[in-house]
Amino acid sequence: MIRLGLPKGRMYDAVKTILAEAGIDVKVGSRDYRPAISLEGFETKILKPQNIVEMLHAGSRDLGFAGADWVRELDADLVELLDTELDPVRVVAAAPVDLLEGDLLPNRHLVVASEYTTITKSWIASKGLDATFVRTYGATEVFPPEDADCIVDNTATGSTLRANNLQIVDTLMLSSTRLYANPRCMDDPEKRARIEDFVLVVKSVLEARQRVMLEVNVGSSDLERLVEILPCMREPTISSLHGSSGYAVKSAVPRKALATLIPQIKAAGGSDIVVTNLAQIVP
Ligand SMILES: Nc1ncnc2c1ncn2[C@@H]1O[C@H](COP(=O)(O)OP(=O)(O)OP(=O)(O)O)[C@@H](O)[C@H]1O
Ligand SMILES: O=P(O)(O)OC[C@H]1O[C@H](OP(=O)(O)OP(=O)(O)O)[C@H](O)[C@@H]1O
Repeated sequence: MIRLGLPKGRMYDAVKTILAEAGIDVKVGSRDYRPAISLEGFETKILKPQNIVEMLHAGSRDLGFAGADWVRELDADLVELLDTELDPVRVVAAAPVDLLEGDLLPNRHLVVASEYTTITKSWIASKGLDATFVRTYGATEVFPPEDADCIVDNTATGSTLRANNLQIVDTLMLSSTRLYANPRCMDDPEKRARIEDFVLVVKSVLEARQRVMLEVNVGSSDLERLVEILPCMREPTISSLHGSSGYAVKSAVPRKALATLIPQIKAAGGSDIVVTNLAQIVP
């Protein structure tokens, strides 16, 4: 049995959607933290991501989704299997604009508040700051200026920092939702094989989100010119149109390239362009 940890809180919906797109159904009642998962040999529990990290480290869970920030914070010895790149945040140090001398913290004793004890203490040491650490339990941005001089917290859009008149003075790390395993279960060949299969299907969904299927018709004389500009996974598929009137060219192209690619395809003689979403890609 693979013991999978699903993250309770803000990461949950995105993880559940990835699993659903991979054909893995997670059925959960409103206060039920032990959902049924439609994957043979897997059992799941919904836990705060911070606890998933601890349980993977302790070995009572095999596999789980969590933020990279808490893996660093809890100094957990885990195997990172994949980065979903979802919920991207920066862990930053920030201080009230009025406190700063230029863009720098003043050279005096500082009180630094954060939920991240290890990360913050190691930042204080690496910068050689004369500082006292205060542990927070959320709402960290409200501490300055009365209850702290500086904070270390995560930021996504930056709106909480702005609303509290805080300016970033340093970036300590980047974090996102990632899939981790406890290293011991990767030494068990049976568990490892199941986990690798799980990673393969989750990756196939993430890969498919990055690409779209592009189909385009082109006359014989423009075929080579078109193929030259068309990105693809290996080579584009080329089929003859009925009556030898040209070719249909098909390729899985990066979604990001579409906006520049479509005008280029038109300029290269392509027409009847059809773009469709993909569900899964397994290389
Ligand atoms: N604004 C945000 N956008 C995206 N991810 C975030 C954001 N804030 C925190 N995270 C990430 O979410 C993870 C923590 O998830 P959790 O659900 O516990 O969030 P939380 O908002 O801190 O929870 P709570 O509301 O219980 O305090 C961390 O890895 C963190 O980096
Ligand atoms: O850069 P932003 O988009 O504003 O997001 C960052 C904020 O979001 C999270 O707070 P949350 O709402 O979870 O409250 P908390 O601080 O009490 O955990 C995080 O701790 C930051 O405060």
